[in-house]
Amino acid sequence: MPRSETDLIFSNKQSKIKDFAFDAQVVEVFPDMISRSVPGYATIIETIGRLSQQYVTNNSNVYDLGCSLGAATLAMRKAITAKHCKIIGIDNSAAMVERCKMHINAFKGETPVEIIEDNILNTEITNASMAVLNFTLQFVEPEQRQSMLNNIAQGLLPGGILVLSEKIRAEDRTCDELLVDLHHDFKRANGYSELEIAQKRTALENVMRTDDLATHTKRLKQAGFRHVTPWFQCFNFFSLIAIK
Ligand SMILES: Nc1ncnc2c1ncn2[C@@H]1O[C@H](C[S@+](CC[C@H]([NH3+])C(=O)[O-])CC(=O)[O-])[C@@H](O)[C@H]1O
Ligand SMILES: O=C(O)C(=O)Cc1ccccc1
Repeated sequence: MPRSETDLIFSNKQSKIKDFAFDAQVVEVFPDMISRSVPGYATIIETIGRLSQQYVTNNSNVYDLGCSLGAATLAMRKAITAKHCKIIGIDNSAAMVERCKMHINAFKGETPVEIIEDNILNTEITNASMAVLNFTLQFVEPEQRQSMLNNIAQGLLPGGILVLSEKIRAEDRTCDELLVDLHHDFKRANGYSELEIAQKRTALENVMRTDDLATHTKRLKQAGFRHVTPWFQCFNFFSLIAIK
């Protein structure tokens, strides 16, 4: 991912904090924002690449749902060795999609990539050997999360894999507070001020509603995934693998 501007979006005191949106201002600073805010982001992207080498089969589709600037798509395109595959990246932010297409075109790769501006809830998933929801499901309305996962499961081939990364709420309140504090320490260590941390937290309150691990696991099983396991945790950030 190319270097981006420093994220200063929440650095000045705002009289009224608007709901967080993936607009042009966020796109400009997104790589910096996500790497300073999500513990383990680089490891997760790298592992998505490794899993694509292992799981993507010849003549199949690969979906990057909520692709933002295409970090997972690029990692998979670099790693896939299967032939005649296609990667489909989808995002409903026009600003993200425009910049994503520029990023993808800046690199060469064997596997064709199509970037589509759409709501992932409307996306038809077919003939898929791999799907990625890397910190995207948390922005989908909770009532729509089960049908989103059902749709992915029905579009995956037998043995196909879903990588689901999410910020998670710990069931135990004391533990949850501890994990949230540790995440805020991580943000502080990456140069965010108390004001930035507090204002972004407020901006995310209505748009990013987190579930606990048991809810995620139950939904994946309900959708028809036979094998489900978390493979990564740092503080309240998780990544799960689900195999059909
Ligand atoms: N219903 C929806 N339909 C389509 N896109 C959506 C929807 N809801 C949210 N998005 C999109 O999902 C992305 C979430 S960011 C993903 C990072 C990326 N996966 C990465 O690996 O770098 C996560 C984060 O910033 O914490 C944004 O680009 C939204 O526009
Ligand atoms: O920044 C945070 O506090 C987060 O929870 C992660 C995040 C990263 C990028 C956009 C939205 C949320």
